[in-house]
Amino acid sequence: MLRRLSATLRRPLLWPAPVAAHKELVRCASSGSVKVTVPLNFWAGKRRASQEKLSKEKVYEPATGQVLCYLEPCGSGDVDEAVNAAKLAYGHWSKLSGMERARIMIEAAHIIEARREEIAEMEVVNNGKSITEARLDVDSARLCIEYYAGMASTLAGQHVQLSGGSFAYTRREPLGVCVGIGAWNYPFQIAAWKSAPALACGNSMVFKPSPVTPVTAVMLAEIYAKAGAPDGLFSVVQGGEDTGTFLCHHPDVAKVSFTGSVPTGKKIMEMASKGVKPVTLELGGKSPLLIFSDCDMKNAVRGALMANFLSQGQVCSNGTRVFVQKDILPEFLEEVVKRTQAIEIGDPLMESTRMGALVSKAHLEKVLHFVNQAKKEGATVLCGGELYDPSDPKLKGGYYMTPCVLGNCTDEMTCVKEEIFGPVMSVLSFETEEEVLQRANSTTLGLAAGVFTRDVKRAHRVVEHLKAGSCFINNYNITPVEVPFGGFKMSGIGRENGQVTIEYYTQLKTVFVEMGDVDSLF
Ligand SMILES: NC(=O)c1ccc[n+]([C@@H]2O[C@H](COP(=O)([O-])OP(=O)(O)OC[C@H]3O[C@@H](n4cnc5c(N)ncnc54)[C@H](O)[C@@H]3O)[C@@H](O)[C@H]2O)c1
Repeated sequence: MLRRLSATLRRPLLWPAPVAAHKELVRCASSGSVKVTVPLNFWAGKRRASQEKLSKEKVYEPATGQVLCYLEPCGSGDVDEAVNAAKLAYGHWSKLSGMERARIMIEAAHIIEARREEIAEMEVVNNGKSITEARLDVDSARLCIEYYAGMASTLAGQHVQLSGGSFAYTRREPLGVCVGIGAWNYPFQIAAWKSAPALACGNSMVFKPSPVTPVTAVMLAEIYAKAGAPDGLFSVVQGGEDTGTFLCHHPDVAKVSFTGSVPTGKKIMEMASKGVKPVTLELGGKSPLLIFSDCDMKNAVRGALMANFLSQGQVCSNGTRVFVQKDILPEFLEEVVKRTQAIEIGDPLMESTRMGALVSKAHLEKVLHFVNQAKKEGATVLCGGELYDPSDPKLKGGYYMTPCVLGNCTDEMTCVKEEIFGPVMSVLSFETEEEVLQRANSTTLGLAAGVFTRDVKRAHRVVEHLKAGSCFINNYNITPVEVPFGGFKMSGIGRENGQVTIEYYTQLKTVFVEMGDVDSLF
């Protein structure tokens, strides 16, 4: 029997949201039953409507195609207000000790844990991914906040002894008001992955979610506020390109952390360069997965599915170029196709669903176009790649497709060269290690890569040569918050998660201390 998730909502919430917001948001009986009417901007301590009355945009529920809410984009005046509030908050927050900041962040993590189901359901309603995955995303957000809370009190400089008893020391100082700009595939998680290290280091943040998925970032803002963060510490402004542009150009913004496509990433870098602002760029990928004939076939197939079909294939690090050694290709294809055809598609709020809806109608059409193009260029559709028509009448307007495996692919095909960002796996065959490494690296992108082999020496030799920021040996697409994540080449600059991210949200001040007289040349 399928268990409807709405049952979980009837359990008492440990920490209910403020009454007004709570009533509006939490009534998720099933897909198609939610309408969000509360304002989605948040700054200076509360939800706010935009002051500028720019034309509203429809936001859809991917599972049903129904309008979920209307997005009010923020204009420059709204952005000014949010940045000013963040500036004020920064003045207070940056003076707290790491322990004091950590206490508030840990409280936020507790609240996320208590509201896990509610946040996950809203993520599903707005993004279309399965509830099983959405819960893991909420967990990842919470873990990230816990991880950086733990690190907040460890930020320290260095002491350097100089001659004559003089010395120097370094201080790791926050940057100021940081901007976060997010993509639509992991709306809540991206907001947490950016805000957690930023806040731990003493910064404040103004976050702009994707206009396609505006609903859950503002829940995070409420949670930080409820946990005791000063008003303005984490704000949310809604909108698209224009709002993002106002943020990037704002003179009081010290840094921009961006997650999204390569073309937008280039624009962000260009805008930030006008103010010589540092950027973190988490961009797209077209990652290779190398499967050698000495692999554990069962795990290699599982890995290939994880590398392609999470979040309806809308994952930046997906290993969509699956290179399989020639002698095991038939066996691999048989198994991978069988398991792909068994993926349960449907209402993303159902426990049994493993693949929900793609994020928008336009995106679904784009992905299907890639499949058609692949056929024209000579690839063979081994399964899927078609519109999926759910039997449930309320899902008829949703954006579903069957997960696709493409065989007979070659390196020159569009499906092998371009990021599709949908549930489409391109399978290629190879003969030698040297050959596959050369082909795997033959791309301007370098976000992730994976290798399946039982030969431990080969595994390490291969990852040494792969030009990618995150490499997986005998697994794929796991992102523990303790380890850095980010890309080589055009897949990005900087890292998220792990200790190193502290360096991307702080600046180093060096202090020289003279213990003797000034040795003047004049
Ligand atoms: N590397 C990573 O960690 C990672 C994670 C998730 C998604 N992605 C990438 O994101 C892409 C999909 O997301 P998307 O379609 O939302 O990307 P996108 O580049 O279209 O948009 C990303 C964000 O940038 C904003 N934006 C657009 N133009 C802007 C401008 N001129 N100035 C400021 N902001 C602007 C959008 O409103 C949105 O919030 C894929 O390429 C995917 O690989 C990367």
